[in-house]
Amino acid sequence: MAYENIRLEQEGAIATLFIDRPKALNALNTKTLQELESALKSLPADVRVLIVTGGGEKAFVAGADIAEMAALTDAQAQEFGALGHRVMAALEALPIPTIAAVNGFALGGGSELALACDFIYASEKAKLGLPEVGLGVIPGFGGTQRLTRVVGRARAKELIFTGDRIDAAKAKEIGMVLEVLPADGLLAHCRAVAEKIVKNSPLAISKAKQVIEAGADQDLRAANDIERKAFGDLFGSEDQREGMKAFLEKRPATFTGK
Ligand SMILES: C/C=C/C(=O)SCCNC(=O)CCNC(=O)[C@H](O)C(C)(C)COP(=O)(O)OP(=O)(O)OC[C@H]1O[C@@H](n2cnc3c(N)ncnc32)[C@H](O)[C@@H]1OP(=O)(O)O
Repeated sequence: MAYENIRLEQEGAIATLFIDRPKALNALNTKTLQELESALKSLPADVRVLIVTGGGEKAFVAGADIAEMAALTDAQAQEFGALGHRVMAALEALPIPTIAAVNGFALGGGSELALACDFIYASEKAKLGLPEVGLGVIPGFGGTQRLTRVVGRARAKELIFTGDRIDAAKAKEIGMVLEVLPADGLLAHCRAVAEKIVKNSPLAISKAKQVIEAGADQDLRAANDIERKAFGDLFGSEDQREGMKAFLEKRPATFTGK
């Protein structure tokens, strides 16, 4: 399907989703969010890792579209926020790993989009932050919650209350970003990680993601119960039989995801 503000490129089992509206530094307006929602719902079934990045040289995503938001009534803002939340939740709920490749400004909704991915790699040029309070609002696409779960309450409050823009090294120091890469090596690094992932069992990866997410909001005992059941459930799958047989036969496994 052809989109105006996003672009999906697929190479084998790895797809890269570009937010591609460089004239507005990839800001998320309603149209872009709707296109994202549609693309996430209709990802080709053979995609096994999704990389999310920004088109153009300067930005990952410079936030929700301020020009559009400026005129919203409170009812319209509720709808806009709900659309943003649906997109972030759809991204988070994908059964495949998602990697944010933060190639430039990731502010407000841009940081929120990155935080909805499984993990974030950033280029040396990246600037991250949640500057919404400087616009008289708060993060509205899940940032108050997802950032807090990643960096802890005090750091999240510091970033959100000050609206500070932090560089990639600082974002790594506080645990928001996993690695900082030279700008021209960012996508190659993400693809190399994705290549490693696609060698493993898609079924097991999807289950691991589901268990990590489901357990995150539970106490340890309940979370471990979720893991125990999921571990057992994988036995008897083609991937489990193939993975263990291949090990015993000293050959690489060929997984089908079944
Ligand atoms: C629920 C979520 C809420 C939110 O996300 S609230 C928004 C949070 N984000 C921000 O507050 C960041 C806003 N943008 C900026 O502060 C600056 O941009 C940058 C620091 C990222 C870059 O500055 P520079 O290099 O000087 O570029 P430039 O001329 O400001 O931007 C180029 C064009 O991009 C448009 N643009 C940038 N960010 C947004 C945005 N978030 N919403 C709408 N448009 C945006 C500008 O206006 C301009 O456009 P033109 O060339 O027509 O003047």
